[in-house]
Amino acid sequence: MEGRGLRGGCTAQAPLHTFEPLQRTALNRVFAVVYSCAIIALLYRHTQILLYSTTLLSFSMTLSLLISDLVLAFMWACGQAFRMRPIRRKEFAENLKGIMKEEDFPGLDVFICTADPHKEPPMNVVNTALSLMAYDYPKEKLSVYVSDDGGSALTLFAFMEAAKFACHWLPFCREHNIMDRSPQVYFASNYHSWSPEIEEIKEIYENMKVRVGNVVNRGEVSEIYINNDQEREAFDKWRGAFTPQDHPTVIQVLLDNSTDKDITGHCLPNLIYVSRQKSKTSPHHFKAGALNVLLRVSTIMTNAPIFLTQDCDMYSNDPQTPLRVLCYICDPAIERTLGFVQFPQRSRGINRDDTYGCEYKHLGEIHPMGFDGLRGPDYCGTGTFFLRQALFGDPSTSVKSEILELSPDRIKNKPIKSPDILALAHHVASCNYENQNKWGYKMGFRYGSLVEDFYTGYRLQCDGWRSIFCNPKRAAFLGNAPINFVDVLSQCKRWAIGLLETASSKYSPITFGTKSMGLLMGLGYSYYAFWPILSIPVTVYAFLPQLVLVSGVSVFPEITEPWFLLYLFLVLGAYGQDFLEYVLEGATFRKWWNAQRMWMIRSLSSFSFGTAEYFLKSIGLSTCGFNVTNKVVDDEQNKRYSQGIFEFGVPSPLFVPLTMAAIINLFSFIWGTILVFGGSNEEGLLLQMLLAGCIFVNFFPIYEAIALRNDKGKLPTKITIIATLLAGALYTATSFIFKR
Ligand SMILES: O=c1ccn([C@@H]2O[C@H](COP(=O)(O)OP(=O)(O)O[C@H]3O[C@H](CO)[C@@H](O)[C@H](O)[C@H]3O)[C@@H](O)[C@H]2O)c(=O)[nH]1
Ligand SMILES: [Mn+2]
Repeated sequence: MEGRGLRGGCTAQAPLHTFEPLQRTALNRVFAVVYSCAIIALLYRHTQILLYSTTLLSFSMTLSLLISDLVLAFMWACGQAFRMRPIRRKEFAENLKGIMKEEDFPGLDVFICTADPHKEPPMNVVNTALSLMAYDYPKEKLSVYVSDDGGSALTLFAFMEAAKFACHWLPFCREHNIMDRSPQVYFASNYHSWSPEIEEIKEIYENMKVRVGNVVNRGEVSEIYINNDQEREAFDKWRGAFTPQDHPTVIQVLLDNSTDKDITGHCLPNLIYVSRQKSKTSPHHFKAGALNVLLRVSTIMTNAPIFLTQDCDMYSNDPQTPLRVLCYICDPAIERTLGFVQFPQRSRGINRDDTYGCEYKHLGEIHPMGFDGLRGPDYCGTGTFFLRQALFGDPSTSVKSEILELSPDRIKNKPIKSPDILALAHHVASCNYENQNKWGYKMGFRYGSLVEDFYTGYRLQCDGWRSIFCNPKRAAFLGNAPINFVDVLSQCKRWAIGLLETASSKYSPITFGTKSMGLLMGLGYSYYAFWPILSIPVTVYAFLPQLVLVSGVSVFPEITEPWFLLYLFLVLGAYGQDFLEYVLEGATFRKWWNAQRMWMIRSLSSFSFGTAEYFLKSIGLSTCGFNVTNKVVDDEQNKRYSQGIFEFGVPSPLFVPLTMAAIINLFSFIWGTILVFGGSNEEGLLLQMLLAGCIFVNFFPIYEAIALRNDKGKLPTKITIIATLLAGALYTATSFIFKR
């Protein structure tokens, strides 16, 4: 891409984009050296103790700590990849006109995935689609494809309504040049002044909402909502043995840009509904499978050189976004190896302090900037503009598809509604089409991991494609973060399984990745692939020192030993650096605090369960699916969330380790305080007591949920009982072992 010295694209007078290295880079590097020495010293200490341990008991305790610290050290080393060359980019879309005219803009296909009309309300999906259809982009070059894995007539109905509403909405957005092009967001905001025109369009929108709402509530499209034979024919496909898991392909062209016009006579973008064939006997590969179907169908129908993948909840927050992308893609100076441009996944509706750490500052912003200075960020599933070519082979050799029409180079020459195009589109959307061919393995979105986004981006980069992180001030897209605790933990558990699938595949980042992309990129990807093994050290540190504390056994150095300072440096250094990175990227102390708490919670709960499920799956004892994240919660839950109160409510096993840790740390903290300050001269226990104290402070919401709350979101008594029994059993076992 840019040469080492050259910091901007295109001509120097009117650059399309520039970048600058982050200022903290030099400090990061120095700190990395110092911190490495400290880690080596710690490992040396563990090894010494291990070698001189006299009993099996102290040997196994030291071994647990050594393994834990090795895992932490490994993760720390991997994480340094992001700190070695972070950069920040800027685009100048206004300079685009200097190099190209609007007529020369490349075509843009937009893919929106939805999978469940109950967890992902059709009206929200429609809003996402409308916001993208209203992009400031030549409409004759824009096509929006909706993939409905829920195979739901309700979603199709909502989109038929959306197609009609688009005739009003798109010209309205253009004439008033509004920024919020999701109607739901626009009408909910009170920035715009009142006018009869706004009232009128609002009424059309509300009518549509009522109609869709009625249909969704009834659960079927009844006769009165069907306007003509064409629509009837479409809904007839749902008759008979049609189920979400077993049904033929449905492709419905709802808007065709060669014929359909809006109310002002301007062209409308294509809008195409696709529900791929499903059969209980063929694997459908979840979202990756859905994206591959859209990739093929769109190659047949419109074949735009660029496509955008979007989750159904991520609406556009800035109509100029595609122009930013063109700044990179159309820059003649940019290397031919550019595969995709990634925007961060931002969420709205997160409460003030981000109780569940769902902003994922590191994952979504800090780390991608780090990757960007190397070979580019990973793919995060949504907000990503791909060059179609990138999914058809590596930069130097393209993979030939089974049929001639499936080539990114083919010139599109037939209308999308022509019978042979539609027949071909149905053919490539069928289950059998993929059987035993290259899709998902050599081309398209890659199969084999529940985090298809991470895995696909990783494989593309291994193949030699580069990527770019585009992070404008005004978020390009906004979506929902889960705001229910159990949803947050389950989502993370699914990620953990998918990440371990990547880590253990023959394409593991630590081996294959480092070989194909160099050490730093390999380490960066390993950081995530191995993320779930954080469950090992966090579990050990949440239980072991606390359990043995009660028997007066010390595992950390005494306050008078120099090693004590080493521990202090390691802990404060890691937390301090993490904190600084957070605030430098604009977060508050409270947000950071919640994020570090969630780090602990995720590791203890989601990652442990995810790791366990992954192993059960690898020995064939269970299967793991893609449980779609819930995007609706009831008002009461919403209210508690906005007050920052943790939502338990359901008796999920995911809460058990957390509750156990809460009980044990509280008990040991009290016990430790008595031992340390009770005059029994137990300074060796001070660090253990402090550790229990820190976890106690962190877990305050859990104590509240156990004992101090009465609302529906409190911790179910069943979980408290199970956790208490298990904690009791652990204490009994420990005191039995350490009987002196
Ligand atoms: O069989 C499926 C399952 C899911 N989806 C769609 O995939 C998207 C993401 O699903 P969601 O339940 O929201 O998962 P999250 O964990 O919130 O998503 C994150 O993690 C996923 C990988 O696990 C990525 O695909 C997403 O882009 C990323 O936002 C949604 O639009 C779904 O409709 C499908 O199309 N088919
Ligand atoms: Mn999501």
